[in-house]
Amino acid sequence: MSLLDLAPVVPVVVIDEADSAVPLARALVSGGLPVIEVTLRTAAALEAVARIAAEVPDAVIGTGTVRTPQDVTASVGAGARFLVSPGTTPSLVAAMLTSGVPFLPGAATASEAMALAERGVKELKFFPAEAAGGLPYLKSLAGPLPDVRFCPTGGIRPETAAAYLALPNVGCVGGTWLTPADAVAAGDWARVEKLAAEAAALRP
Ligand SMILES: O=C(O)C(=O)C[C@H](O)[C@H](O)COP(=O)(O)O
Repeated sequence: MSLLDLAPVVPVVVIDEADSAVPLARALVSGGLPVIEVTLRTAAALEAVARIAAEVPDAVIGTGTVRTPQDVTASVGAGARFLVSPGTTPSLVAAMLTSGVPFLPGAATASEAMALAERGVKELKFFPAEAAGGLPYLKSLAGPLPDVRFCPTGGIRPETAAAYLALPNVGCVGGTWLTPADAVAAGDWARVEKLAAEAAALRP
């Protein structure tokens, strides 16, 4: 099964404290969202991925903000089972293709999507979704690029997620709203689980 079809929403999480990683992942999985993207934006990110990989077997843990071949190697070494990038460079996609794990390279235009499709990569992150044109933009791509599917991410909210999920070229959506910074800082895992459960219900 494709990465895009495992869950309707992929939580994009920023982890400052590695000690938060396991309870946070457990809350998301309990809420019904097993696919979790930890962004490589913090010093604790790789340690967080390693702990989740070791201690939360029901989570499908991956990394986001993957920008270089080094990020690919470090992610897989830490236990990432998928990779997500905000955009695509030739060296990055080459590293992703040899990584051995599924990946969603970022694309925001028809040309970027076509360049990736030419290399056989047809499941992409559409980033930054809202700023790049949102729903009408993705709808416009579905006609000429019917074989390319997206995980739109960037500016998606609980109120707008369902409309994205209804598009034929959208498999899932990504977003940070499942793990509000104040809830994570306070260790309010019940709130995270509730937000995850609401998001999981978007696709019965
Ligand atoms: O970190 C990454 O890998 C990114 O490319 C950016 C994130 O996908 C967006 O920052 C999502 O954030 P929201 O718009 O708050 O949902």
